[in-house]
Order: sequence, then C-alpha cells, then structure tokens
Amino acid sequence: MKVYEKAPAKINLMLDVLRKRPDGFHEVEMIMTMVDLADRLELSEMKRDTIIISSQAGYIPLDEKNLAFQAARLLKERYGISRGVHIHLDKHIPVAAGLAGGSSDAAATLRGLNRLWRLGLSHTELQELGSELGSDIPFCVTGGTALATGRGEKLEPIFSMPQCWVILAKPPINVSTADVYGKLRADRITNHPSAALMREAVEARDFQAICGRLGNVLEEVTLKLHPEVLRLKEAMISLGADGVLMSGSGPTVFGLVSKQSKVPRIYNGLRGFCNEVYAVRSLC
Ligand SMILES: C[C@@](CO)(OP(=O)(O)O)[C@H](O)COP(=O)(O)OP(=O)(O)OC[C@H]1O[C@@H](n2ccc(N)nc2=O)[C@H](O)[C@@H]1O
Ligand SMILES: Nc1ncnc2c1ncn2[C@@H]1O[C@H](COP(=O)(O)OP(=O)(O)O)[C@@H](O)[C@H]1O
Repeated sequence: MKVYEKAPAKINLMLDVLRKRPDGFHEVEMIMTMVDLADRLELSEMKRDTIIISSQAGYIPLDEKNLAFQAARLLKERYGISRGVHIHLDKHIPVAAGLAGGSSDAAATLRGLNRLWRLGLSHTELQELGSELGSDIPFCVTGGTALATGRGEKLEPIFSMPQCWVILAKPPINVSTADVYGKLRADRITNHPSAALMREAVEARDFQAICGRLGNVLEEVTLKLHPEVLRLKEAMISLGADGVLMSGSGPTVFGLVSKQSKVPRIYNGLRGFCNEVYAVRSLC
C-alpha cells in the first residue's frame, strides 16, 4: 500500500524574538502561512523492517540526517511499529532557504505514516511528536496561517489570509538557522514587529495592512552577513511588489502581490540576477 502527501513551504509574515532562553533556544512570536510551492511525498510499505529515503534531488541527506527519516523513526520507536517504509521525496522547495522544506517533509511523513500504519493520532499528537524534531514542524503538521510562540511550537490558528501572489527569490548562498540565531543579540533589538497588529490585519483580510506590517528581526543578522539579500529586497520593491520581507532566517526573500498583472514583470526582473525565482499563490 502507498500513501501520498503534499508538503508546502511556509513564509513568516512577521518574526519577533523576545529573548534567549536558558535552553539555548529563543522565545519567538511569528505569524506563518503556507504557500503553494510544495515537495511531494510517496510513502510505500516495505516488507523489510527498515526506513529508506530516496529523492530526485542530489543535494539533501538520504540517511538519518533527513528529517523525514527522523519522523518515521520516531513513530516506529514510540508506537513499536515493526514495519518498513520507503519514503520518496520529490523536492521542489529550495533547501536551507528559510522556507521550512525539511520541516514540512517531516510533518508530511508524520501525517502520511499515521494513515499508512492506521495509528489514529490527532493533529495535536502529531504536533507534539514533531516538536521533538524541530521548532517549525508542529506548524507544518496543520499549515494554514497561525501565530507561533514559545520556540515556535505553540500555535494559534488565524483565519484567514487573503489570497495573493507570492514571489519567492532565493539567492545562491547558504544560511544556517542556528548560526543566524547564534549571532542575534536579542537584548539589542530596537525595532520589534507586532504580532498583534499583523494578526489584526490578517483577520481583517486587509492586504495593504499586511504588507505594511511585515517585519523580521532576523533580517538584522542575515542582511549584514549577506548584503545581496538586501539588494534582492530592494529589487523586489522597485519592481513593484506590494510588500517584501526575508522569510525566517533567510536567505529567501518573498514579495506579496495582489494583482496578477504585476507578477510577470517582477518575476522576469528578478530572473535577471537570481536563478531561483518562483511565483506561487498563498495557501489560506
Ligand atoms: C527561523 C525559523 C522561522 O520560522 O525558520 P527557518 O529559517 O529555519 O525556516 C525557525 O524559527 C527555525 O525553526 P527550525 O528550522 O525548525 O529550527 P530547529 O531545528 O528547531 O533549531 C535549529 C537551531 O536554531 C536555533 N533556534 C531555533 C528556534 C528558536 N526558536 N530558537 C533558536 O535559537 C537553535 O540554535 C537550534 O539549534
Ligand atoms: N527532507 C529534507 N529536505 C531538505 N533538507 C533537509 C531534509 N532533511 C534534512 N535536511 C537538512 O536540513 C537543513 C535545513 O533545511 P530546510 O528545512 O530546507 O531549511 P530551513 O530550515 O532554512 O527552512 C539542511 O541543511 C538540509 O540538509
């Protein structure tokens, strides 16, 4: 038997860091939403009691470092499952991009194996399991639009993000999330974006207010390390995106656009100096 799951990318409409915690993680406030750029997973039962990961993408780990592998192993261990699974990852989300590709694959693995192995777990139970593997995985289990607090694992759904176009551009640089949080001076942040104001804008489906209230304190670190991310932001603004922000720890920059007629100009303009550009719809 086989099951299929879609694993969409996320963007952070706002990301604030409140403080560094004694456990080394940072207390955050983020509003995240899914976009229609997705990996596709095929999960097939195997007779042999083992976990196999395969992918057409040559640039991700296929061993126990893969987050989908870790999710399958966690379920097997926790529920005493002695069956094997082959997980094929058809990757479309850029890797280490601030778009939670690995986290979404892990969340999709939890959802898919819950069906394949008929475990009957609720989304809340899957989120709790996911939080053992990564801060963004609980959000990816349910998706939609949500306020995330704690280290990112405490979620409140928000209804509902207005439909819009999202242009994503990933410069050819690698950014490590741990490195960006590590370089952040949480006690020196002066310009905190407001989760309450962004939530209000989303709930009111006020696209212009959403664009005006975008903010991410991690830009401070990543833009200093990689000035090309700032240049990409400036290019997206001058090409006419309604609101522009770096997603997560970066380096992907996203632009929100309400009018479809504006999309080709922004997309083509960015392709001039960035290979990885995507024009997708928001997923509400
Ligand atoms: C920045 C964000 C924003 O959505 O996303 P990405 O840029 O990675 O997509 C997240 O907070 C990333 O979540 P995720 O990628 O799941 O992080 P984890 O695997 O849990 O942690 C990786 C490392 O980041 C740091 N970390 C992560 C989350 C957090 N609230 N505080 C932290 O300090 C820790 O050093 C940790 O060891
Ligand atoms: N299924 C997966 N897809 C992509 N990357 C993965 C996966 N499993 C583990 N990784 C590793 O996780 C790291 C972060 O990847 P990713 O989730 O794409 O980035 P981000 O956290 O910036 O959104 C990369 O170093 C990558 O090698």
